[in-house]
Amino acid sequence: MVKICCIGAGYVGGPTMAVIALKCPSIEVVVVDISVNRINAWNSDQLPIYEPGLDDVVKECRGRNLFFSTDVEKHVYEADIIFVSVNTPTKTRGLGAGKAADLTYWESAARMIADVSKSDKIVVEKSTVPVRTAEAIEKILNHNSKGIHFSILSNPEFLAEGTAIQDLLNPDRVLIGGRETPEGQKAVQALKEVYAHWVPEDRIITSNLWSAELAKLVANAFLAQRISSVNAVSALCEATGADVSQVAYSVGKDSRIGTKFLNASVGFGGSCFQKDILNLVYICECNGLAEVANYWKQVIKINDYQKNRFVNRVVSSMFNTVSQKKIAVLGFAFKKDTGDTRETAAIDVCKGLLGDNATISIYDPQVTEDQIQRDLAMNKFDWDHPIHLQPLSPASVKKLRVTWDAYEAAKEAHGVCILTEWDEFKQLDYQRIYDNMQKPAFIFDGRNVIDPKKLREIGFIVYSIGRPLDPWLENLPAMS
Ligand SMILES: NC(=O)C1=CN([C@@H]2O[C@H](COP(=O)(O)OP(=O)(O)OC[C@H]3O[C@@H](n4cnc5c(N)ncnc54)[C@H](O)[C@@H]3O)[C@@H](O)[C@H]2O)C=CC1
Ligand SMILES: O=C(O)[C@H]1O[C@H](OP(=O)(O)OP(=O)(O)OC[C@H]2O[C@@H](n3ccc(=O)[nH]c3=O)[C@H](O)[C@@H]2O)[C@H](O)[C@@H](O)[C@@H]1O
Repeated sequence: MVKICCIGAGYVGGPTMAVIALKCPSIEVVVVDISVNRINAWNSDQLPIYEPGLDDVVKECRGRNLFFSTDVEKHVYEADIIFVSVNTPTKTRGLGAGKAADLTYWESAARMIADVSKSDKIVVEKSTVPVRTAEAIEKILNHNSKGIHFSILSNPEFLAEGTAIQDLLNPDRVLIGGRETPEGQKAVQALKEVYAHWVPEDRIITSNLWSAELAKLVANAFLAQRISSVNAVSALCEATGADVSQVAYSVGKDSRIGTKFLNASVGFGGSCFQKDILNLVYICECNGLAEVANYWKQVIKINDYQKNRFVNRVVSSMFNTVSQKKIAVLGFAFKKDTGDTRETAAIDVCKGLLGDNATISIYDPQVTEDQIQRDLAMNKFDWDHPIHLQPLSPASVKKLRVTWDAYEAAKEAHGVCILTEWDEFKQLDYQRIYDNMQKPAFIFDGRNVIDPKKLREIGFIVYSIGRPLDPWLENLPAMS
């Protein structure tokens, strides 16, 4: 029986391995992690991440050919194929701080693999890493190998949160990069055979190692660039009376452009877009490509601009101050159908409002109060480390309440901000919300989920990203 071990039981390691176990009953899959709490949760009824469909897959395979364990060394020792899916955060200090990827966790995993291995192994980069990381990993493994042969493959993951199980069951493509040597190609073939259990052959792409590593960074940069492009256009729409939804629809109908990823928003979030673009920028700079680096940097700049612009819209329309005012925040996760808050635009928006002395009341169907408190108290980039290495007891933010109901959050509020596109926000009784708010009642839709016309009829002053402005807002500056 082929044995797979995955180091890192996170948003990628957990779901990807669960799907491999589901589709390959003849393979034993063990997911290991240094976080005892995470492994305990994977072995319980309350999985550590919320992902539609994941519970069913785990229930079917756990204890059959899918296992979760903290005994990292034992399972690495026994495995034929080792996936490494550990954190690759942005460096916060030293060379490349604020841009380069921090490969501490990757390096320590590689050294441990070399230490405990007694047989030849295939080591697969699942984490997103800088191009040519495989070269460094090869050096660490082979200089400590005691005569064992390690084949390194790059097999980046393209799943999106909230649709992870669907993406894994029916991927647009699986990418496998390997050395162009007989051993390298043998390893590529072995991994291809795993995916071939359910992925059609024409969707399994193979390439050289560096192309696979770089393709992952570039795919995320392209996706984020589309969002920044449409968000840049949203500012122009507000200035000219055009409607960004109509512009994006018309533009996206061109089959060369396509309709996806053209929703204007308060800004993209998630653990990877910013991190991976910063990483790409750093790699360009290291290769002397300043113009190319600046080009990609602009995608992040527009994203920051969009978040600032939103906060400024809120403050300027409410008589230029939100001090002592109650603002309800609906949605804190970085997108719907996930409880993940990493790099969510809500963090920057809430910090901006708190900075202007607002009192905020937050409702999100999947995010806990503890998580929100941690997020608002944590420094940039600190979140992307194993949970037990993050700051443990951040000071709680005093002007913040978390509720378990949107109506409760909005009660007696001066304004409501919609920051995540949860479906339930489309169904709310906005008349009831309006009746219980202070007047004038404002609503700021950072996701374009509500119908501005209907809400204006109720009596709200409405701001909807990239859409024609309410007369109230027309002459107020979005940027100071
Ligand atoms: N979250 C996402 O949707 C996607 C993430 N990725 C990439 O996948 C990688 C992992 O991301 P996530 O799963 O989101 O991170 P995560 O933080 O959810 O999981 C990483 C896990 O690795 C564990 N870990 C760290 N060092 C370890 C070690 N030496 N031994 C054992 N366990 C260790 C941590 O405790 C943590 O549970 C990153 O490189 C990310 O860029 C790629 C595609 C999608
Ligand atoms: O490397 C990764 O981590 C993953 O990053 C993204 O996946 P994810 O961040 O989970 O979610 P997306 O659906 O891409 O959304 C990212 C952010 O962009 C925002 N977004 C997305 C689409 C859009 O049109 N407008 C928009 O503002 C979302 O609300 C969210 O905040 C990519 O879509 C995945 O292919 C990739 O594997």
